[in-house]
Amino acid sequence: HPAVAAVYGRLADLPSRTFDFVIVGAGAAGNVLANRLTEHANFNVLVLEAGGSNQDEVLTMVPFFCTRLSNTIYDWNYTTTPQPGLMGRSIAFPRGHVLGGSTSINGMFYSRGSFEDYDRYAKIAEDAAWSWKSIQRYNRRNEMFFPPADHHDTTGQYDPSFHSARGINSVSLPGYPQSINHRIIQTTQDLSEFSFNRDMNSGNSLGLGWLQATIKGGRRSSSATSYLGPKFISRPNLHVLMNARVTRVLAMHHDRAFQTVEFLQGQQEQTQLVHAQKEVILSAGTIGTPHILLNSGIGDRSELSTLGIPSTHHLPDVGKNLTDHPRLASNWFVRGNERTFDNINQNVTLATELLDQWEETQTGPLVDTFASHLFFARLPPNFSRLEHTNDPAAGPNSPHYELGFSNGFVGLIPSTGTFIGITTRVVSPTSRGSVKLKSNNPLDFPLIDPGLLATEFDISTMREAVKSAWRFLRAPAWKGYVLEPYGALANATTDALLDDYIRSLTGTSAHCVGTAGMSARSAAHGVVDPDFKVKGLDGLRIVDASVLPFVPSAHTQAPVYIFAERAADVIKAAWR
Ligand SMILES: Cc1cc2nc3c(=O)[nH]c(=O)nc-3n(C[C@H](O)[C@H](O)[C@H](O)COP(=O)(O)OP(=O)(O)OC[C@H]3O[C@@H](n4cnc5c(N)ncnc54)[C@H](O)[C@@H]3O)c2cc1C
Repeated sequence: HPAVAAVYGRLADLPSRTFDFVIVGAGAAGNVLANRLTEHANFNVLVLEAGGSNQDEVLTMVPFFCTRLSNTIYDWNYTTTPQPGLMGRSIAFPRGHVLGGSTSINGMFYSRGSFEDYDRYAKIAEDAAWSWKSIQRYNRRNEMFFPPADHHDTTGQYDPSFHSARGINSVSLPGYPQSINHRIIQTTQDLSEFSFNRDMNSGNSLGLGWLQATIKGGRRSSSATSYLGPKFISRPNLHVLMNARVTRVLAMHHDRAFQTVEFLQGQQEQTQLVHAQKEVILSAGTIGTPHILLNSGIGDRSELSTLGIPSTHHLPDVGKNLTDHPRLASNWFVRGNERTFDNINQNVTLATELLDQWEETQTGPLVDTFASHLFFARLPPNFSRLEHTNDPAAGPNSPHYELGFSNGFVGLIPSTGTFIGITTRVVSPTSRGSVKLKSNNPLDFPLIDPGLLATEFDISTMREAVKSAWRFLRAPAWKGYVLEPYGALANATTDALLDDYIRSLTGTSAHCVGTAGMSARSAAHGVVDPDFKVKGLDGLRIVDASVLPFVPSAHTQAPVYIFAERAADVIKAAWR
């Protein structure tokens, strides 16, 4: 950030050690707060971010390359504990480690979820401010709907009445015409199962519709490019320190007020302290936030004592209830002469040429993420697992699973062949996991157990989702186009074999939430109250995906952005 003085790479440049607010983590939520709190000229704000700059990092900018960001310097590179539901495999668990956090490395899918997801939060909170109706104004503050990169006519591809042109974070429809688009739309007309939904972000998400993504003119819109964009980063009251890894929050003045933050910066071995005169806000995400809390002695007293960590505040639910969407990519061979996007991933020369085109004109196939349409569905009412389980969806209008359609191979692509990829996700899982400490060394990674496919409901739902993908491809529109399944899917001819296939290949959607769950003010359980305050403490709030007590039936960035916008209002009101 050569032109912007407010983003520091070195501790020595930090102008002070005391601020009104100290925000930990420059991800989806942290950057919303950094932006909104510094609208108030009297509030001095410091953001501490463990990762480095997103500036000029081309991989983070080019939408099509989003699948190449995991397992790089932009990723924390976590691995899960062995997952019994995944045949004992430990899997990669990506989390953004860069300005913008996971919004700088995510797939950019923009989906809000169902109105019932939000109304369930309001019910749990006993606070109508969390309801679908109440959050609409925060939706509008977040979203800036933008024309697609190719400026095509988008009539019928979305409903403008549900979108805003005055937010900060850009959202658009796909900007490059995929050769399978007409077949997908034809299928919505041929099979009632896949009926068309003009706008899945209306609150009624069921059906098949066009993907909306956080892309502006063919370029990723992250919380760093938007909320910390040039218009905002020059504010004299906003300071961002990179390469600053927070280890603990401390209560220095009285034992309920955790307003001091301990961190390590750059290569320094000595921990440093900064103080918040008003509040510390943890926005380190679903893994980072409970990790910091537990290291600070805020968690289950007996679990902490076994690691030799003195308890500072007994809050047993910290790190519990980790919830994620299991994700499986299945691929099918298609006719060899089709114009899929596989050749971009198979041919470095072509990818380089397209990158040149993208850099010069911001057009071509690199302007989009790897899917063009999504389908959200419910299990059939007579589905046997539903008869044995309380329906985990937020309501009768909320989906159990999702299919995403890609004009090419999803995953580690073979060197030849052309494909269609369908990604299946369980979006109302019943499995729960946890984040725990491995040791009392705050620099050790935590033990991450997302509990993927741990329940019969979740594996049965994933099985149903894969069967639905098969039904989709058997529609007349695909006749003669789809040839045969790729890899182990070809042998998954019985339910038992299909389960083996699923368990051997499923991974994470990276949609984890729930490890610092919100509950009603009067509830004895939970970690934060409906105003994001840590229960029983002063001067400490949590604003990030960890506070969502249930995972929304959506990709999680839009809900996090929306709730962070609301949190900014709550915090401003508290210090008016
Ligand atoms: C690979 C991937 C793909 C995804 N795809 C999509 C998608 O297509 N659509 C969608 O809606 N959602 C997607 N998501 C999820 C979405 O990005 C997250 O839900 C959202 O970003 C969560 O916001 P957050 O503020 O809770 O955390 P984050 O955005 O992850 O931000 C947390 C920040 O805190 C920092 N931090 C953590 N610990 C510390 C510490 N100790 N000290 C200092 N800083 C710290 C991190 O480095 C990070 O910058 C994806 C996520 C990933 C990882």
